Amino acid sequence: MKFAVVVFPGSNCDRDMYYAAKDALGEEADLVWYQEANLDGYDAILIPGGFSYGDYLRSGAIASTSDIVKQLRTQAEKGIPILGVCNGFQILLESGLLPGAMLRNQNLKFMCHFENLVVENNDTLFTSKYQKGEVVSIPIAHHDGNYYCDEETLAKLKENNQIVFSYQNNPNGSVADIAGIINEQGNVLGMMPHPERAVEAILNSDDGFKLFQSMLENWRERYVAGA
Ligand SMILES: NC(=O)CC[C@H](N)C(=O)O
Repeated sequence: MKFAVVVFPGSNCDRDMYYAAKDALGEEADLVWYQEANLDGYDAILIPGGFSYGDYLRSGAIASTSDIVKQLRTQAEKGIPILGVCNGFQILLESGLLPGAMLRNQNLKFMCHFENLVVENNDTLFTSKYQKGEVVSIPIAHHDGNYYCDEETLAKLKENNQIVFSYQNNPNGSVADIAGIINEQGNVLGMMPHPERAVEAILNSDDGFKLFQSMLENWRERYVAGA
């Protein structure tokens, strides 16, 4: 399986994401600079965390105007899995690839610590290795992680089972304790917590590893004969 890790100016979790795919999972991965990237031929696209364009205007807003977003749209329509973590999630929201927006954390502080998440939906290509209702420990690191959407959107998210992860103890004020959502098609996941920082026990938790394993297993089932 071949992963693209899209790097923007100000990305700072790109190496962690690369490590998760390449070293922890043992699959192929490329770091691709947003201006030069050709996303054709990749089996999955990872948009890492960080501070693209210094979080100016709004987190993810400037990155969402770059040309690569057109490619993300095309790949998303083709059904290619796209995972956006933290700033990657913010970019997906600002691009309209996922519904809603991020507000500043309710306590107005940057927070960096482990949180317990509840796996609300394990019937996705990103979460099939988890149990429904499983509680996992994954770190957060953000100041704009307070997920907001209007009531109509929230009702739709609930109805379609698009809330994939929620916080057990909501740290940032997110509507409905939302930590991660998926698109209707089921191939674009955005989440604020960082699974790529929890792929080995030495990192205090390997609870994020199953997310990458789920992606691999799903890809094998679909594309590798006899898998
Ligand atoms: N770790 C990150 O991706 C940081 C996300 C974002 N720039 C924020 O602080 O809200």
